[in-house]
Amino acid sequence: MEFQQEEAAKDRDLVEAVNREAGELIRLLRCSQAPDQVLATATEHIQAAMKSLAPYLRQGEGWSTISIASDTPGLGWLEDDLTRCMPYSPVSGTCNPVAPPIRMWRDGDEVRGEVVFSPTYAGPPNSVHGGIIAAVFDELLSMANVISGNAGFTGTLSIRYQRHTPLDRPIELWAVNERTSGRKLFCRGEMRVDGQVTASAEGLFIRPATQMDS
Ligand SMILES: CCCCC/C=C\C/C=C\C/C=C\C/C=C\CCCC(=O)SCCNC(=O)CCNC(=O)[C@H](O)C(C)(C)COP(=O)(O)OP(=O)(O)OC[C@H]1O[C@@H](n2cnc3c(N)ncnc32)[C@H](O)[C@@H]1OP(=O)(O)O
Repeated sequence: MEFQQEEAAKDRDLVEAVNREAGELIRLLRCSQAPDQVLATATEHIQAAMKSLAPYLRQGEGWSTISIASDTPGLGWLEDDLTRCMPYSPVSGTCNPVAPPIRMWRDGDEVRGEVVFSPTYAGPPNSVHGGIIAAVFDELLSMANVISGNAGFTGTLSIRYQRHTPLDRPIELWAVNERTSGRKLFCRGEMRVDGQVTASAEGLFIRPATQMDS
């Protein structure tokens, strides 16, 4: 059993490592202005990597769309690493190369975290795209629900963009589930840079009716 867990952790390390490299590849493609010959060679390398991965596409219902960890070995969620809850998420998944490098952890009843956005996620000059900010709040507030023992679909998410959220600097993340009323989960969150709030969010999440019935 212990051996199996070690193997699963080793596999996960490899999967996370290749996804980090792919994220870095995306950043380089986004940020570099390479000459034609370099682009042509890079395309060949990428095609070779695609060819070696293609035979290993996961089979089975749901695998192409799943983002939530269920019984995947070694992929449970941990209080000091809430991203384990959704390893394939496009927002926080360490097994999804489009996700920015977010860390989220439990601090009592609250979620705290940190992220540095590369220019891959740029919107206004030197700033994070507003839609990306909304996506991160969606995930962050969802995690506040998860640690409170609930999970729900995003019903309404409202963002107040107070100042530009900069690229390439540590952004502090914070969220809390403030109250629950029947199936409704009310959450709040903030992004801060050097202690100053750049954006805040309020979300209303709805627990699935079936979950209430069970
Ligand atoms: C993705 C996970 C979802 C959770 C699944 C559960 C467990 C999974 C375990 C772990 C998950 C961990 C983490 C998840 C992390 C991140 C995921 C990010 C979250 C998302 O990215 S998620 C995608 C975007 N999201 C949607 O894709 C929702 C589409 N939508 C629907 O699926 C339905 O629309 C639904 C279910 C929302 C409601 O449908 P329904 O039939 O159950 O609700 P119903 O009509 O009975 O209303 C009951 C009361 O809620 C009020 N109400 C209804 N809808 C409202 C709304 N939108 N805003 C404000 N209030 C609303 C009514 O006004 C009424 O209020 P009242 O009782 O006071 O009259």
